[in-house]
Amino acid sequence: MSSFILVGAYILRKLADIIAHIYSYFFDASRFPPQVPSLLAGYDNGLLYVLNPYAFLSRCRQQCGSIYRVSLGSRRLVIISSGDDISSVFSASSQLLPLDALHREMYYIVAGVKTNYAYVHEVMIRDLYPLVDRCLSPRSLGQTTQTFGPMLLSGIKNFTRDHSKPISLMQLTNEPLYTATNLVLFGSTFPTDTYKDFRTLNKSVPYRVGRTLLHYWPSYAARMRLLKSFRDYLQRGEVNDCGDKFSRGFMQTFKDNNIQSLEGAQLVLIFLWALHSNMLGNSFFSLSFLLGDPNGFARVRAEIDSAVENFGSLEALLQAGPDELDDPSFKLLTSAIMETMRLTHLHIGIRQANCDFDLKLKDGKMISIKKGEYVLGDIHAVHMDGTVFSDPETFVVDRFAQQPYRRKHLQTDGYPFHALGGGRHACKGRWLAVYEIKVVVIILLHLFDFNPAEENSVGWCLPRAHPSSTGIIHTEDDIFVRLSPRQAEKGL
Ligand code: HEM
Repeated sequence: MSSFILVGAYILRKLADIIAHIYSYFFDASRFPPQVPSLLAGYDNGLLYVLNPYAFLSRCRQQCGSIYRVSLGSRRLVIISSGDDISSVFSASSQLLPLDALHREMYYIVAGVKTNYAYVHEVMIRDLYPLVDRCLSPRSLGQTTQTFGPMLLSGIKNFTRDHSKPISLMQLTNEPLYTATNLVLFGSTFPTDTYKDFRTLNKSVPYRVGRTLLHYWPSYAARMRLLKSFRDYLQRGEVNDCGDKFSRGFMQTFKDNNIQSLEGAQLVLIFLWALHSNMLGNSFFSLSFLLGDPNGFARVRAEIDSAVENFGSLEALLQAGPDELDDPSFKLLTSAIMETMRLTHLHIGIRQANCDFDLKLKDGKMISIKKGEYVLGDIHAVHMDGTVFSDPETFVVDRFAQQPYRRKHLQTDGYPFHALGGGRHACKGRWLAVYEIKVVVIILLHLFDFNPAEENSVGWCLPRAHPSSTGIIHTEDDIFVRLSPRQAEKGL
């Protein structure tokens, strides 16, 4: 079946290339933005996009330049792939270019939200977004994450007790992070046994976006179990650690809106997905890239060891909050995390025009956007621009460590870097994400030496990107490692 699809896709691709070639003779280069040719009223492009969005967009860009129109099935899109112009999309008014189409799609794909979308979305935007703004801003993040470091350390220690067996790097970098984050944000009554189901559901997202049935049943069953756990959590209605503003506010939102049933559980699941999907991916890839770059690994570890020494112990460092870790002494580590985001983030959320209007670009040029058209920022294209990022395909550990360090600023400021969005819809969890991934890498690099699980292996194989990845690179590959406690930590 899959070889039939691949042959079909190959033939379609060749046909699209031939048509594009013919089309270029009749192509009006003065028309702006140019239109990607299509053989079958956009359905050929739609199929090629679903099979490998990132290769398809790259071919279109070579053909048409950095801004172009393309039909994917019945959907008409304007694709923008230059840094300055993507910023214009970010700052466009939500009345003109709302994110609703994306939200509706993701709510359905992740949590099965159908008829009750408007209500669930309203609670999310009206009550939960402001809560995130209040509790995860640089000013209050320290209070929200007070117990995160020690909790994560204890989760990692539990997970790594048996050094005789190979360990999945995916699970090592994800499960303790997932669990500690949930406990810190939602309180100790939040179910702690949901990681495997969350992972199964998250793995199915690229297939669900492409409307492929692969992984459908296991992920459907996983979603049902997750919804049941979250419904039970809401029904218990108690947050034990009531000192925590976030968990109290979260539970209060459900009480105020009197939602405890399926809608409440769906809301928790969507929120959890927004919180974890990118962060877990980044945590796994940060470690993978570092393992693939022994020199970078050694330099980041030296930075961490020196910081641990300054704090007196790892435990003392983990008691410190995000403010203390937002410091030039972690410059290289922060750069490694941002570099991982640069390499693994594909494109930003799609927006759909509410009416006809002219989108003004940075150079003063206008694009006339028609009602119903979608606008998509191809951030991967920007992040792979060799005129801005030298050797763009390579993980360069200190790429963002060269400029002076500014606290409470992303180290990527000044670069065309869009992995965390921007403008009106900049990622609300960005400070939490950067802080927590830092803590994961600090603990793992300080405590362990990593060896490939295969004894005769000569090096590390980087995980391959799944061709249907959307948003962030997905991978089906894992890396298996043997951990050994470092000399100073033999007591582990
Ligand atoms: C590495 C981790 C993360 C990455 C790369 C990331 C990326 C993004 C991006 C690109 C957007 C903008 C989407 C758009 O404009 O279309 C966004 C929005 C958002 N992110 Fe994140 N995110 C991460 C972690 C988190 C975490 C930990 C949270 C915690 C709750 C979070 C909550 C949100 C929310 C609520 C929005 C919507 C903002 C709005 O529409 O006003 N994200 N994120």
